[in-house]
Amino acid sequence: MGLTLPTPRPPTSESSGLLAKALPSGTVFQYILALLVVSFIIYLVVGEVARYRSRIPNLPGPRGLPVVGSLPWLRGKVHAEQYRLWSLKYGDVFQVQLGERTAVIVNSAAAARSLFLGQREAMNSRPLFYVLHGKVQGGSAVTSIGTSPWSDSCKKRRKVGATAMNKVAVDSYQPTINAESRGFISDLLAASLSNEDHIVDFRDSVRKYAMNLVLTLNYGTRVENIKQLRGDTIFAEMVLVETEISRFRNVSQNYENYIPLLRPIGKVLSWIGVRDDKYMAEIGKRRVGYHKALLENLRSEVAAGTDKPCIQGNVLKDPESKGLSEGELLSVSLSMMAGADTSQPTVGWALLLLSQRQDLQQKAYDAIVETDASILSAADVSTFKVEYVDAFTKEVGRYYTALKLGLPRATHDELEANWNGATIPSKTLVFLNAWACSQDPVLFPEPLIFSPERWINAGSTATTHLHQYAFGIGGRMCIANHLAHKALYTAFLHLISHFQVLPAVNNLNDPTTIDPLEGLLDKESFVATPKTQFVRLIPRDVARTKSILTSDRT
Ligand code: HEM
Repeated sequence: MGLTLPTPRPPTSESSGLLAKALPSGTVFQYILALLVVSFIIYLVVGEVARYRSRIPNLPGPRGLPVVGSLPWLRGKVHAEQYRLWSLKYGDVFQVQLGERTAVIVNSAAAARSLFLGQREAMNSRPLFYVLHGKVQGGSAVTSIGTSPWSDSCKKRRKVGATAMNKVAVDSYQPTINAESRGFISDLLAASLSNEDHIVDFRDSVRKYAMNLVLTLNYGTRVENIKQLRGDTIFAEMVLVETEISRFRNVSQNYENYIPLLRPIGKVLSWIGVRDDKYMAEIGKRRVGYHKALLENLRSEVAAGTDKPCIQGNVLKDPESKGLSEGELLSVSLSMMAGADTSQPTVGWALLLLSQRQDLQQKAYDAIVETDASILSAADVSTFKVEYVDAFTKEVGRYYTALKLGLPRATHDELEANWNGATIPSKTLVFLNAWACSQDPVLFPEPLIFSPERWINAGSTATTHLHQYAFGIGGRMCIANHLAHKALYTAFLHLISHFQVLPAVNNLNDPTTIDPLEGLLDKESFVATPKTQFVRLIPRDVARTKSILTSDRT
């Protein structure tokens, strides 16, 4: 006789009663739900107490909501502009709660000077962020200078970078700057002549120019042609990785930086495959990967004696001289590439502005001719001093302020800062609102008017303080400000000498294209990239332009 299993019986009212007794207040699901609700309420209460306690006494600012703080009021807006508007209500320096993190925003030129120059040491650090430092870099100590808290190592790395890019050093790079600027003109000419309307998508040419300057200075290498920026090359990898890094560095979005509750949720989403958390770490590793490949390449060139003078080469040849570890050397390289990312939008904005403002373009062209007509056919232009173009370069920097909130700053690990009776504790997140400072009417009367003349005609008192806030201020100001200014100035001189810039057909009647706020590609991105990338470039004299392009690179 075979063994038979008892046939399962449907639950009777008697058995379900037993189950009900075992779970007196509902199903397991209800239990979990109740637990979650209670935990959430506890989280809200604890978080709200912490948020309340983290507010800085005597410093005004909006209170915001539990958990999210003032983030909902910033969503979809240009944060720097929203902060500028809030400063009209709360004062030059106020606090805001970004999720559960308190940030201090500095919104006027006078306040910026008082805090970043007057209390330089206390304001000298940089904050750590969950997404960039934690997820992308996986907690590694190797981070760029601009994202490093203040320390002896940071001081050392900053010194190496700053020395390599001080005024004297930048003067010695003029042959490179001129050659790369000619490369830029060459790319634009090819693009212009490639179609009968002379419409140019300037994005790749601008990117190549910005990248080549930092690649040459740091590694003694360069991108030869636009094709290398796409497809299967190390440079294409660089473009992709740096674009992603810039997205993860964006401290206006990436809400996990501010709302800890999102972190476990993100992990669960990643676990069930809705998003890919590993991607951030992978991008971090790929960034280190391409830098290592470039360094290896340079190492072989140094060994073969075929290297060109550059920052990393100097250290490789004399490792003791700079006292930098391999990680610190990598940090300097990461900083240089991040800098290239910032130069690009400024050139883009200038092209768009010139296209719609023929009056400015004519003034700049006339100024070049009046200064020295030989500039028009000179291969090297950076040493000519055309005051109007120099002022135009500064005004583009002010008017468009590429990093509207600078790079996030923090108070020193052990020092407090003071503002109007309020004590800003150590390790507090601080933003220099470079956009608001550049719009400060005390320093820049009629700030909404684009006026290069303000940099030329300013009275002596104003000139003393006329500062380019686009590069930040104080002990962590951009170390490449001379280089960036010289590179932009040279490119603009070449550009205006060789092309007439006109709007592309689709931008003809769209003034928002050149508006520093309305013309943004992404209002919440921390790098102010223009949404349009097309202009018409009519060569003034093709033969003359070709004649400067045949000069050899130095
Ligand atoms: C138009 C181009 C550029 C603009 C508008 C710009 C702007 C800035 C700003 C606003 C800061 C933060 C300053 C502060 O916190 O006060 C900064 C920092 C920095 N910039 Fe630039 N930058 C540009 C180009 C470059 C380039 C080409 C490089 C590298 C070759 C570079 C390297 C750095 C570094 C290393 C820092 C960090 C300094 C520190 O934290 O101590 N920048 N830049």
